[in-house]
Amino acid sequence: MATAVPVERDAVAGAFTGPHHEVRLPGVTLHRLRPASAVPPPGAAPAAGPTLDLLAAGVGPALAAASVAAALTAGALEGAPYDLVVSTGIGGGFQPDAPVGSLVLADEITAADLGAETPDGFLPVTELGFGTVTHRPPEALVRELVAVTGARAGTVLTVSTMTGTAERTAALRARHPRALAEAMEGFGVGEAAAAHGVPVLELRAVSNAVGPRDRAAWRIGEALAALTEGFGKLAPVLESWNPHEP
Ligand SMILES: O=C(O)c1cccc(C(=O)CC[C@H]2O[C@@H](n3cnc4c(=O)[nH]cnc43)[C@H](O)[C@@H]2O)c1
Repeated sequence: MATAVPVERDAVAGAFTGPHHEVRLPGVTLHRLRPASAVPPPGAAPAAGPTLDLLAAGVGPALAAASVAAALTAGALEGAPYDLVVSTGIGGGFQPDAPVGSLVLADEITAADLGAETPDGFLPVTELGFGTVTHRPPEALVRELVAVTGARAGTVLTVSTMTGTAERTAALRARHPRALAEAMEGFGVGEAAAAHGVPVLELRAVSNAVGPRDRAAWRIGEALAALTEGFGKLAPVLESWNPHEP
């Protein structure tokens, strides 16, 4: 699970009661957790079970992609490839659909500013003949997680520049009518996951409205608490998830 900054990583870690330790790798440090279901009772032999790694991967799509790719490569080389990557943290919510304090789970992770501006408007890189601008998390898993967390499902945009004006907000909404939230890492994390053939999720806790920048109005504590609570509900589903499901 990859957040941008350590305080977000610690909010996710707050949902897990088992022991954890640091794993230092070239370019990245993981916080490795054993979920509660895998922690043996005192005196019992260690149980086999899933391992969850948390990572403060950095702000922005490029650093997040580089950090997650380092972790994925290390796992693959150790013969312990990951089954799933989760991009998570706080994010901006498009109003009124994603209020502050709510959770948004991406059914599409879309790079909103990867392309070219033209006098006739924005062209995504796909229309220039390159790459992709969207990653799609596993549908059945998204449905199940929405049911247990109460998160709203929709598009989460990845931007390199945080939206800070009403004009930019309106332009994003016009181009992405299904967008519920924006953040700065999801698409980069999705690119790293796709390069390794690993599915990706993005879960955001809304700390602020997308719109004219008003940093004083951000409710970071509320969003981090929502993240901890959301992961408490999501963890058992992820632990029992079969990666071969659609
Ligand atoms: O100042 C703090 O205490 C603090 C604590 C936790 C996180 C932060 C961040 O600034 C995290 C940056 C991270 O948040 C995402 N984010 C949040 N709101 C938006 C938005 O409106 N548009 C785009 N991204 C947003 C983003 O993923 C950043 O990486 C500060």
